[in-house]
Amino acid sequence: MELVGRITADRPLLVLAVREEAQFLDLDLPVLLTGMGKVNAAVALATVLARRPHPSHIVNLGTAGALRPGWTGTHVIGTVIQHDLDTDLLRTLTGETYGAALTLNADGGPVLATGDAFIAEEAARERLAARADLVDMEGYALAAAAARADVPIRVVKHVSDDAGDGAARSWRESVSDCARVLADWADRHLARQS
Ligand SMILES: C[C@H]1O[C@@H](n2cnc3c(N)ncnc32)[C@H](O)[C@@H]1O
Repeated sequence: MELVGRITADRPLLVLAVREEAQFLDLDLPVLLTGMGKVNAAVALATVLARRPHPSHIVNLGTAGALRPGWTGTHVIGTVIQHDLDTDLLRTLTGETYGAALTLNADGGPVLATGDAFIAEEAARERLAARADLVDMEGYALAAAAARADVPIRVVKHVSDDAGDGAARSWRESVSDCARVLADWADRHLARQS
């Protein structure tokens, strides 16, 4: 993990998985690079939020696979789920619900499924499409860490691939363009600080 800049109570903290996605950001805001995957994301954000001050809010910018044909562009996520936690089985073992869906936006919005796998196969894409619109590897973990610390979070994902057979190549080839779009989104939506 890498934290660039200083967290202050009056500014958001930008959180991205990897440098490739963050390369064109040029706002004067603190940026946390977590590394890929749920563990890296949760540990990095929880570590930073264990200190004070807390940021005014958190904005997770990143790439995601589209689970539905024709889904492109940038999406502000409404709900996050965890697609690789065996919630039903754990309920039969303990009676507890682990990994319940987290609502990020009361007005709705796309469902993002987070798990520790890069989805690049038709069968997996189709299975996830029954429950979600987009797939990534960090969103739910960040939302859970933010909720635990009582810090609001926005999750913003730009589609880099179709989570199908050529997805890995699409990600590599498109990540730079995605980073530009995410930097533009940040410019337009997050107040520039002097
Ligand atoms: C590979 C990086 O980009 C995101 N990402 C982009 N496309 C996908 C996909 N098809 N499956 C899973 N994660 C994806 C993840 O969040 C990870 O950080």
